Amino acid sequence: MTALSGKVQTVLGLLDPAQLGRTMTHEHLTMTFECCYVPPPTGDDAVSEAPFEMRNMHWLRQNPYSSQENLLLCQEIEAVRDELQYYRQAGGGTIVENTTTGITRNLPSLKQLAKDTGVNIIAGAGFYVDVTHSDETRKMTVEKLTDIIVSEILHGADGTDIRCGVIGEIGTSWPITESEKRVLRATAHAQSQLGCPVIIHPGRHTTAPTEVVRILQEAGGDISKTVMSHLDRTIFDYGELLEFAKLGSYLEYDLFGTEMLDYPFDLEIDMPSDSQRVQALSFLVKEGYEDRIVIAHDIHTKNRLTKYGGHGYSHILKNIAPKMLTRGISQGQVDKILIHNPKHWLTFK
Ligand SMILES: CCC(=O)NCCS(=O)(=O)O
Repeated sequence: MTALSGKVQTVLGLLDPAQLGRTMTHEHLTMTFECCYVPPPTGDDAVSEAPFEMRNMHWLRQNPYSSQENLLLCQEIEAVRDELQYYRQAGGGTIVENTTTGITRNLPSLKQLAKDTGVNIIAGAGFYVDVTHSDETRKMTVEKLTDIIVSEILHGADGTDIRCGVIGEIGTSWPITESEKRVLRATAHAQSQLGCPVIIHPGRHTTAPTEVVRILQEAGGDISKTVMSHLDRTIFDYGELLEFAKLGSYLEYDLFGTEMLDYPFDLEIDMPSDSQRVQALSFLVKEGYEDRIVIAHDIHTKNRLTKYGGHGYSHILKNIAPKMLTRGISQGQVDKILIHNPKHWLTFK
């Protein structure tokens, strides 16, 4: 038991879990993603550097990581504020903001957005993938990393007194690097001290989520309070999905709104459509996992904002939840996925 037990921690302070409402468990409101720039396809240099115009928007949807400007979501605070107001009107209550060290977390901006819009915002502690680890981070022991993560939750992060309410997204690559393994062990140690929620970004390989769970478990982590993100681009075979689900983590489909032909981080992967994501949710519900599913959009580039013709943070509430009802998922099950499961995950033990 700690002073946080039974509560959720937002950037504005502690909250009764019953006040969360509909929750997107994996979004970014301000961040940079330059670490993951991908050179444009041959012949597309000009469009990749062109200003944002309506005629370039389809190209950006297909090549979101090949425009340097598109990777600077941090420049869109005003647009994000408008989006959050719309999210509230659409019935949204809470957003878990997964930006960790390495992709430019901005806690004062998150606090201001929460004050301005009334949306509960929960910030993430810890470190993103290895390519963003500083030399200093790479040299840290598990004990030092644990102290940092615990402090970000108990005292505040980035030199502020603004406290994180979840560990993650903790970044892992494939194969998982030594530095990432130390961060995972520190995550498990911090979680066992604090009883807090954890969220993981797995590498792009079907066995990556299982390997992360193994490392967390060995270090004393609580898998039942851990979300495995990005399953929509990681595990495609339903048999493998069920094997992973048996390990007991929350199962997150969080790329709703992302539809692209060539997934540049792994051209072997066919990014599913939103309809295929809903089919996967329907399958998991039928298999009895309605208490373990959470969903989100993971907005991390500018083109996905409504300002630029994108789907915005309300796409799930406006379009996906109604679609779920037409595919064998009941209103009660939708409410579990959007309200009850996030609430249980986010509440400190
Ligand atoms: C920082 C946002 C993030 O990591 N999103 C995941 C993108 S992908 O690995 O699923 O392509």
